[in-house]
Amino acid sequence: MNNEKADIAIIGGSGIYDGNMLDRVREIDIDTPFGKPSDSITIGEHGERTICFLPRHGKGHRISPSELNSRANIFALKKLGVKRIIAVSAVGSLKEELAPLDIVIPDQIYDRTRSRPSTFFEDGIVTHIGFADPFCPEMSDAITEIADSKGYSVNKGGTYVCMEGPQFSTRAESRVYKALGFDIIGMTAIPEAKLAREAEICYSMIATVTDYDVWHEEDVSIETVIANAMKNEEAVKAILMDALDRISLEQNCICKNALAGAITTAPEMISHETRRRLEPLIGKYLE
Ligand SMILES: CSC[C@H]1O[C@H](OP(=O)(O)O)[C@H](O)[C@@H]1O
Ligand SMILES: Nc1ncnc2[nH]cnc12
Repeated sequence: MNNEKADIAIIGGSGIYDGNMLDRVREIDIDTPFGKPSDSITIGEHGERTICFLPRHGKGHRISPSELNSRANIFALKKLGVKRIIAVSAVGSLKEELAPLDIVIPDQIYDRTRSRPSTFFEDGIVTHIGFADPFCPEMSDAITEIADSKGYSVNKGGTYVCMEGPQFSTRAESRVYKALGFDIIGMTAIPEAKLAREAEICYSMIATVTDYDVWHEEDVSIETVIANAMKNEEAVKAILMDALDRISLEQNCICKNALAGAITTAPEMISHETRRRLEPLIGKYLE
């Protein structure tokens, strides 16, 4: 058991596996009712704030998108008291004008995943949260402004289509996603964003374009994706450094009370065991 707490979490995606931008770092292992997170969590300081870092696929990129235990990842961050998550993701582009090395701060998600556990609430408790705007609007605006002021090529808003993977899309799929008007494609925003909302944690994404998806003729190569994700690491870290300083720790957004009125199960039907298991999520609603 540890008593560590953190204000903001960074979830690192492909090509971003360590929290070396933080000071006085320590590593902690956290257990959750949903199992273990992708890796140990790095906690460190950034000015006055305590920040934690979790590599989504584990150090050494060991966990495939379909195998990610996102429930454990998000629950562990909730246990640490995290209010805000900045997720970093490598994405393919579905638009000519979104070129490799551009940055997108998406505002919508289209879910094409197939079978990923995507709620904390089951086995005797049901909730239905609103998810119309899956990213925290307040935090996404702040991050966009920071990226823009630093002179990076950043796109405000955009729809991230989340495919199952791990194979990349066929050309037919890619052309359909493009025709439907989606902007970028990746494999990990779902269920991460859904679970963060259920946990009432603000969730925004810095998506770095690593390639044109296959509608553009050339095949997607993993070498290019990783090489471009690493080329963008400096830009991502520069944006993160400012964001970690400037993002308000006060949640004034839809995320803060996402569960209010969403717990559908009659309170007297929710077992003590469920209340105990999910206490960090529902404790404040079931006193
Ligand atoms: C390494 S290529 C495909 C892989 O990259 C993206 O991961 P992440 O979102 O964690 O940066 C994409 O979603 C796939 O999981
Ligand atoms: N083209 C692509 N499709 C799915 N996920 C990706 N991550 C990076 N590039 C991608």
